[in-house]
Amino acid sequence: MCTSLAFTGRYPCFGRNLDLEASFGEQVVLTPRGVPLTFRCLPRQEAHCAMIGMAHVAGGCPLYAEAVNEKGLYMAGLNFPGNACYFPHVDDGALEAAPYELIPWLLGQCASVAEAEPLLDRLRLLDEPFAPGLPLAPLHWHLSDGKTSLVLEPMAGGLRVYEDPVGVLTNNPPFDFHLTNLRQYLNLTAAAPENRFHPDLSLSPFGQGMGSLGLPGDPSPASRFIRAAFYKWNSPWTDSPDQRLAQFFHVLDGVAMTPGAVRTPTGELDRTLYACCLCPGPDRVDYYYKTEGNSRISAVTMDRAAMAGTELVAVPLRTDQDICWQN
Ligand SMILES: C[C@H](CCC(=O)NCCS(=O)(=O)O)[C@H]1CC[C@H]2[C@@H]3[C@H](O)C[C@@H]4C[C@H](O)CC[C@]4(C)[C@H]3C[C@H](O)[C@]12C
Repeated sequence: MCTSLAFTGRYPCFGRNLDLEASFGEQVVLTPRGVPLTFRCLPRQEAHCAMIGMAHVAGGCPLYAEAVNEKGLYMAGLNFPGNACYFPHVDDGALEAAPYELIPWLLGQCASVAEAEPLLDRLRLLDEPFAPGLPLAPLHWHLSDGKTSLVLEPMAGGLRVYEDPVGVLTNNPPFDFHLTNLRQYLNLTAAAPENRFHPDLSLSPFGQGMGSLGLPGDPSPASRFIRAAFYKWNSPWTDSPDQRLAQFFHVLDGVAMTPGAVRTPTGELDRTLYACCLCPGPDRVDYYYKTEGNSRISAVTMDRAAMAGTELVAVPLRTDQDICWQN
Protein backbone atom coordinates (compact mmCIF):
# COMPACT_ATOMS: atom_id res chain seq x y z
CA MET A 1 0.00 0.00 0.00
CA CYS A 2 1.07 3.50 -0.46
CA THR A 3 0.23 6.96 0.76
CA SER A 4 0.98 10.21 -1.07
CA LEU A 5 0.81 13.71 0.46
CA ALA A 6 0.77 17.15 -1.13
CA PHE A 7 1.16 20.13 1.20
CA THR A 8 -0.03 23.20 -0.69
CA GLY A 9 0.26 26.87 0.22
CA ARG A 10 3.18 29.01 1.28
CA TYR A 11 5.62 26.12 1.68
CA PRO A 12 4.67 23.44 -0.84
CA CYS A 13 6.12 20.01 -0.34
CA PHE A 14 5.20 16.54 -1.51
CA GLY A 15 6.04 12.92 -0.87
CA ARG A 16 4.89 9.41 -0.21
CA ASN A 17 5.38 6.06 1.45
CA LEU A 18 6.14 3.32 -1.07
CA ASP A 19 4.67 0.14 0.34
CA LEU A 20 5.48 -3.11 -1.37
CA GLU A 21 6.64 -6.60 -0.41
CA ALA A 22 9.99 -6.36 -2.24
CA SER A 23 12.32 -3.80 -3.73
CA PHE A 24 11.65 -2.79 -7.35
CA GLY A 25 15.26 -1.77 -7.96
CA GLU A 26 14.61 1.79 -6.81
CA GLN A 27 17.21 4.57 -6.90
CA VAL A 28 17.00 8.35 -6.67
CA VAL A 29 17.15 9.31 -10.33
CA LEU A 30 17.77 12.77 -11.72
CA THR A 31 16.80 13.37 -15.34
CA PRO A 32 18.49 16.60 -16.47
CA ARG A 33 17.17 18.75 -19.32
CA GLY A 34 19.80 17.47 -21.72
CA VAL A 35 18.65 13.83 -21.71
CA PRO A 36 16.01 13.55 -24.48
CA LEU A 37 12.74 11.89 -23.42
CA THR A 38 11.31 9.38 -25.88
CA PHE A 39 7.83 7.86 -25.92
CA ARG A 40 6.00 5.09 -27.81
CA CYS A 41 3.46 7.31 -29.59
CA LEU A 42 4.08 10.84 -28.33
CA PRO A 43 6.63 13.28 -29.75
CA ARG A 44 10.14 13.11 -28.36
CA GLN A 45 10.96 15.89 -25.86
CA GLU A 46 14.37 17.22 -26.79
CA ALA A 47 14.20 20.23 -24.46
CA HIS A 48 12.25 19.55 -21.28
CA CYS A 49 12.10 20.30 -17.56
CA ALA A 50 14.58 18.51 -15.35
CA MET A 51 13.10 16.13 -12.76
CA ILE A 52 14.15 14.10 -9.74
CA GLY A 53 12.43 11.16 -8.10
CA MET A 54 12.55 7.48 -7.23
CA ALA A 55 12.78 5.21 -10.24
CA HIS A 56 13.82 1.85 -11.55
CA VAL A 57 16.18 2.38 -14.48
CA ALA A 58 15.56 -0.13 -17.29
CA GLY A 59 17.61 0.04 -20.48
CA GLY A 60 18.71 3.58 -19.62
CA CYS A 61 15.08 4.69 -19.15
CA PRO A 62 13.89 5.97 -15.74
CA LEU A 63 10.60 4.34 -14.69
CA TYR A 64 9.47 6.74 -12.00
CA ALA A 65 7.32 5.81 -8.99
CA GLU A 66 7.17 9.53 -8.15
CA ALA A 67 9.06 12.67 -9.14
CA VAL A 68 9.01 16.46 -9.04
CA ASN A 69 10.25 18.75 -11.78
CA GLU A 70 12.27 21.97 -11.61
CA LYS A 71 9.04 24.03 -11.72
CA GLY A 72 7.68 22.28 -8.62
CA LEU A 73 5.15 19.97 -10.32
CA TYR A 74 4.88 16.63 -8.48
CA MET A 75 3.43 13.33 -9.61
CA ALA A 76 3.21 9.92 -7.91
CA GLY A 77 1.85 6.56 -9.04
CA LEU A 78 0.02 4.39 -6.49
CA ASN A 79 -1.47 0.93 -6.83
CA PHE A 80 -5.06 0.80 -8.05
CA PRO A 81 -5.59 -2.94 -8.73
CA GLY A 82 -8.90 -4.12 -10.10
CA ASN A 83 -9.88 -0.62 -11.19
CA ALA A 84 -7.02 0.64 -13.38
CA CYS A 85 -7.95 0.11 -17.00
CA TYR A 86 -5.68 0.73 -19.98
CA PHE A 87 -6.62 0.63 -23.67
CA PRO A 88 -5.24 -0.53 -27.01
CA HIS A 89 -3.81 1.96 -29.49
CA VAL A 90 -6.34 3.67 -31.82
CA ASP A 91 -5.51 6.08 -34.65
CA ASP A 92 -7.92 8.85 -33.61
CA GLY A 93 -5.69 11.76 -32.69
CA ALA A 94 -5.76 11.15 -28.91
CA LEU A 95 -2.59 11.66 -26.90
CA GLU A 96 -1.53 8.09 -26.15
CA ALA A 97 0.89 7.33 -23.34
CA ALA A 98 1.90 4.06 -21.72
CA PRO A 99 1.35 4.21 -17.93
CA TYR A 100 5.11 4.23 -17.23
CA GLU A 101 5.48 7.26 -19.58
CA LEU A 102 2.94 9.46 -17.81
CA ILE A 103 5.22 10.95 -15.14
CA PRO A 104 8.12 11.96 -17.45
CA TRP A 105 5.74 13.08 -20.21
CA LEU A 106 3.79 15.50 -17.96
CA LEU A 107 6.69 16.64 -15.78
CA GLY A 108 8.82 17.14 -18.88
CA GLN A 109 6.50 19.80 -20.28
CA CYS A 110 4.21 21.24 -17.58
CA ALA A 111 4.95 23.82 -14.90
CA SER A 112 1.55 23.56 -13.22
CA VAL A 113 -1.65 21.57 -12.85
CA ALA A 114 -3.39 24.13 -15.12
CA GLU A 115 -0.90 23.35 -17.90
CA ALA A 116 -1.43 19.61 -17.46
CA GLU A 117 -5.25 19.69 -17.49
CA PRO A 118 -5.77 20.24 -21.26
CA LEU A 119 -3.37 17.39 -21.97
CA LEU A 120 -5.28 15.10 -19.61
CA ASP A 121 -8.51 15.87 -21.51
CA ARG A 122 -6.97 14.31 -24.62
CA LEU A 123 -5.09 11.47 -22.95
CA ARG A 124 -5.54 7.74 -23.51
CA LEU A 125 -3.47 5.35 -21.39
CA LEU A 126 -2.19 2.41 -23.40
CA ASP A 127 -2.15 -1.20 -22.25
CA GLU A 128 1.48 -1.54 -23.26
CA PRO A 129 4.11 -2.67 -20.77
CA PHE A 130 7.64 -1.29 -20.87
CA ALA A 131 9.09 -4.76 -21.54
CA PRO A 132 7.92 -8.39 -21.15
CA GLY A 133 9.72 -8.70 -17.79
CA LEU A 134 8.12 -5.49 -16.47
CA PRO A 135 4.36 -6.01 -16.56
CA LEU A 136 1.85 -3.15 -16.56
CA ALA A 137 1.39 -1.61 -13.12
CA PRO A 138 -2.29 -0.94 -12.24
CA LEU A 139 -1.98 2.64 -11.01
CA HIS A 140 -3.73 5.89 -10.23
CA TRP A 141 -1.80 9.14 -9.84
CA HIS A 142 -1.45 12.14 -7.54
CA LEU A 143 -0.54 15.40 -9.30
CA SER A 144 0.18 18.67 -7.48
CA ASP A 145 1.89 21.99 -8.13
CA GLY A 146 1.78 23.18 -4.52
CA LYS A 147 -1.39 25.21 -5.15
CA THR A 148 -3.87 22.57 -6.23
CA SER A 149 -3.85 18.79 -6.39
CA LEU A 150 -5.54 16.33 -8.72
CA VAL A 151 -6.13 12.60 -8.69
CA LEU A 152 -6.11 10.80 -12.06
CA GLU A 153 -7.91 7.46 -12.23
CA PRO A 154 -7.84 5.36 -15.42
CA MET A 155 -11.24 3.64 -15.26
CA ALA A 156 -13.05 1.42 -17.75
CA GLY A 157 -15.01 4.47 -18.96
CA GLY A 158 -11.86 6.56 -19.49
CA LEU A 159 -9.60 8.78 -17.40
CA ARG A 160 -11.33 10.38 -14.39
CA VAL A 161 -9.77 13.55 -13.06
CA TYR A 162 -10.71 14.68 -9.54
CA GLU A 163 -9.70 17.77 -7.64
CA ASP A 164 -8.13 16.65 -4.39
CA PRO A 165 -8.84 19.29 -1.75
CA VAL A 166 -7.44 17.02 0.97
CA GLY A 167 -3.98 16.59 -0.58
CA VAL A 168 -3.88 12.85 0.21
CA LEU A 169 -4.04 9.75 -1.97
CA THR A 170 -3.91 6.09 -0.92
CA ASN A 171 -5.22 3.08 -2.86
CA ASN A 172 -8.59 1.43 -3.57
CA PRO A 173 -11.47 2.12 -3.82
CA PRO A 174 -11.80 5.01 -6.32
CA PHE A 175 -11.15 8.51 -5.01
CA ASP A 176 -14.77 9.65 -4.67
CA PHE A 177 -15.24 6.96 -2.01
CA HIS A 178 -12.45 8.48 0.11
CA LEU A 179 -13.96 11.97 -0.09
CA THR A 180 -17.35 10.65 1.02
CA ASN A 181 -15.80 8.46 3.71
CA LEU A 182 -13.97 11.47 5.17
CA ARG A 183 -17.35 13.02 5.99
CA GLN A 184 -17.94 10.21 8.47
CA TYR A 185 -15.07 11.57 10.56
CA LEU A 186 -16.00 15.26 10.61
CA ASN A 187 -16.51 15.06 14.35
CA LEU A 188 -12.85 14.27 15.08
CA THR A 189 -10.76 17.02 16.62
CA ALA A 190 -7.17 17.50 17.74
CA ALA A 191 -8.52 19.64 20.60
CA ALA A 192 -9.71 18.37 23.96
CA PRO A 193 -13.28 17.18 23.42
CA GLU A 194 -16.26 18.78 25.10
CA ASN A 195 -19.12 16.88 26.58
CA ARG A 196 -21.79 16.74 23.92
CA PHE A 197 -23.16 13.45 25.22
CA HIS A 198 -25.63 15.14 27.53
CA PRO A 199 -25.44 18.32 29.63
CA ASP A 200 -26.90 16.51 32.66
CA LEU A 201 -23.98 14.09 32.77
CA SER A 202 -20.70 15.41 34.06
CA LEU A 203 -18.30 13.85 31.56
CA SER A 204 -14.78 15.10 31.00
CA PRO A 205 -11.77 13.66 29.14
CA PHE A 206 -9.27 11.76 31.31
CA GLY A 207 -6.30 12.00 28.90
CA GLN A 208 -4.89 13.70 25.83
CA GLY A 209 -6.00 12.69 22.34
CA MET A 210 -9.58 11.88 23.24
CA GLY A 211 -10.94 14.26 20.61
CA SER A 212 -9.78 11.86 17.90
CA LEU A 213 -11.16 8.65 19.42
CA GLY A 214 -12.41 6.75 16.41
CA LEU A 215 -9.56 7.76 14.12
CA PRO A 216 -8.98 4.45 12.30
CA GLY A 217 -5.63 2.90 13.21
CA ASP A 218 -5.39 0.04 10.73
CA PRO A 219 -3.27 -0.05 7.54
CA SER A 220 -6.13 -0.46 5.05
CA PRO A 221 -6.25 2.14 2.24
CA ALA A 222 -9.46 3.82 3.48
CA SER A 223 -8.15 4.07 7.04
CA ARG A 224 -4.75 5.40 5.93
CA PHE A 225 -6.54 8.07 3.92
CA ILE A 226 -8.46 9.30 6.98
CA ARG A 227 -5.42 9.12 9.26
CA ALA A 228 -3.09 10.88 6.80
CA ALA A 229 -5.72 13.59 6.25
CA PHE A 230 -6.16 14.10 10.01
CA TYR A 231 -2.41 14.29 10.66
CA LYS A 232 -1.78 16.52 7.63
CA TRP A 233 -4.55 19.00 8.36
CA ASN A 234 -3.52 19.32 12.00
CA SER A 235 0.17 19.72 11.17
CA PRO A 236 2.16 22.62 12.56
CA TRP A 237 3.68 24.06 9.37
CA THR A 238 6.08 26.75 10.48
CA ASP A 239 8.69 28.99 8.82
CA SER A 240 11.40 26.47 9.75
CA PRO A 241 12.33 24.11 6.87
CA ASP A 242 13.77 21.61 9.37
CA GLN A 243 10.53 21.61 11.36
CA ARG A 244 8.49 21.09 8.20
CA LEU A 245 10.70 18.22 7.05
CA ALA A 246 10.40 16.53 10.45
CA GLN A 247 6.64 17.06 10.42
CA PHE A 248 6.27 15.66 6.92
CA PHE A 249 8.01 12.44 7.94
CA HIS A 250 5.95 12.27 11.16
CA VAL A 251 2.79 12.24 9.04
CA LEU A 252 4.18 9.55 6.73
CA ASP A 253 5.37 7.51 9.74
CA GLY A 254 1.79 7.60 11.03
CA VAL A 255 0.60 5.68 7.96
CA ALA A 256 3.67 3.47 7.41
CA MET A 257 3.66 -0.33 7.57
CA THR A 258 4.98 -1.92 10.73
CA PRO A 259 6.72 -5.04 9.34
CA GLY A 260 4.70 -8.12 10.20
CA ALA A 261 1.40 -6.27 10.59
CA VAL A 262 0.30 -6.82 6.99
CA ARG A 263 0.75 -10.06 5.08
CA THR A 264 -0.06 -10.20 1.36
CA PRO A 265 -2.17 -13.02 -0.17
CA THR A 266 1.10 -14.79 -1.06
CA GLY A 267 2.24 -14.65 2.55
CA GLU A 268 4.85 -11.94 2.13
CA LEU A 269 5.18 -8.94 4.43
CA ASP A 270 3.99 -5.59 3.14
CA ARG A 271 6.77 -3.10 3.83
CA THR A 272 7.26 0.63 3.61
CA LEU A 273 10.36 0.36 1.43
CA TYR A 274 10.95 4.08 1.63
CA ALA A 275 9.35 7.37 2.63
CA CYS A 276 10.28 10.51 0.73
CA CYS A 277 9.79 14.26 0.89
CA LEU A 278 10.28 16.37 -2.24
CA CYS A 279 10.92 20.05 -1.60
CA PRO A 280 11.00 22.43 -4.57
CA GLY A 281 12.86 25.72 -4.04
CA PRO A 282 13.59 28.77 -6.20
CA ASP A 283 16.78 27.37 -7.68
CA ARG A 284 17.03 23.76 -6.49
CA VAL A 285 14.87 20.81 -5.64
CA ASP A 286 15.73 18.61 -2.66
CA TYR A 287 14.75 14.94 -2.45
CA TYR A 288 14.82 13.58 1.12
CA TYR A 289 14.20 9.93 1.94
CA LYS A 290 14.31 7.28 4.67
CA THR A 291 14.24 3.54 4.05
CA GLU A 292 12.70 0.65 5.96
CA GLY A 293 16.09 -0.26 7.46
CA ASN A 294 17.70 3.17 7.71
CA SER A 295 15.82 5.70 9.81
CA ARG A 296 18.29 8.47 9.06
CA ILE A 297 17.15 11.06 6.52
CA SER A 298 19.32 11.05 3.39
CA ALA A 299 19.06 13.71 0.70
CA VAL A 300 19.91 14.29 -2.95
CA THR A 301 19.66 17.78 -4.37
CA MET A 302 19.04 18.87 -7.94
CA ASP A 303 20.67 22.29 -8.27
CA ARG A 304 20.99 24.48 -11.38
CA ALA A 305 24.15 22.72 -12.57
CA ALA A 306 22.53 19.30 -12.17
CA MET A 307 19.40 20.45 -14.05
CA ALA A 308 21.58 21.48 -16.96
CA GLY A 309 23.35 18.10 -17.21
CA THR A 310 23.32 15.72 -20.14
CA GLU A 311 23.48 12.34 -18.36
CA LEU A 312 20.99 10.49 -16.21
CA VAL A 313 22.21 10.41 -12.59
CA ALA A 314 21.15 7.38 -10.51
CA VAL A 315 21.98 7.50 -6.81
CA PRO A 316 21.80 4.16 -4.92
CA LEU A 317 19.81 4.25 -1.67
CA ARG A 318 21.53 4.19 1.70
CA THR A 319 19.64 1.25 3.17
CA ASP A 320 21.91 0.22 6.10
CA GLN A 321 20.98 1.49 9.53
CA ASP A 322 23.04 4.61 10.22
CA ILE A 323 23.13 5.27 13.95
CA CYS A 324 24.85 8.37 15.28
CA TRP A 325 26.73 7.02 18.34
CA GLN A 326 27.35 9.80 20.82
CA ASN A 327 30.01 8.23 23.03
C1 LIG B 1 3.98 -0.96 -6.27
C2 LIG B 1 4.04 0.56 -6.40
C3 LIG B 1 2.81 1.14 -5.75
C4 LIG B 1 2.77 0.80 -4.28
C5 LIG B 1 1.36 0.73 -3.80
O1 LIG B 1 0.52 1.56 -4.07
N1 LIG B 1 1.06 -0.33 -3.09
C6 LIG B 1 -0.30 -0.56 -2.62
C7 LIG B 1 -0.58 -2.04 -2.51
S1 LIG B 1 -2.30 -2.34 -2.46
O2 LIG B 1 -2.88 -1.97 -3.74
O3 LIG B 1 -2.88 -1.56 -1.41
O4 LIG B 1 -2.41 -3.74 -2.22
C8 LIG B 1 4.14 1.01 -7.86
C9 LIG B 1 4.17 2.54 -7.96
C10 LIG B 1 4.96 2.87 -9.24
C11 LIG B 1 5.25 1.50 -9.86
C12 LIG B 1 6.45 1.42 -10.81
C13 LIG B 1 6.30 2.45 -11.95
O5 LIG B 1 5.02 2.37 -12.55
C14 LIG B 1 7.38 2.26 -13.02
C15 LIG B 1 7.53 0.81 -13.53
C16 LIG B 1 6.41 0.38 -14.44
C17 LIG B 1 6.60 -1.03 -14.95
O6 LIG B 1 5.50 -1.37 -15.75
C18 LIG B 1 6.68 -2.00 -13.78
C19 LIG B 1 7.84 -1.61 -12.88
C20 LIG B 1 7.72 -0.16 -12.36
C21 LIG B 1 9.06 0.13 -11.67
C22 LIG B 1 6.54 -0.01 -11.35
C23 LIG B 1 6.66 -1.01 -10.18
C24 LIG B 1 5.50 -0.85 -9.16
O7 LIG B 1 4.28 -1.21 -9.77
C25 LIG B 1 5.40 0.60 -8.66
C26 LIG B 1 6.65 0.86 -7.83
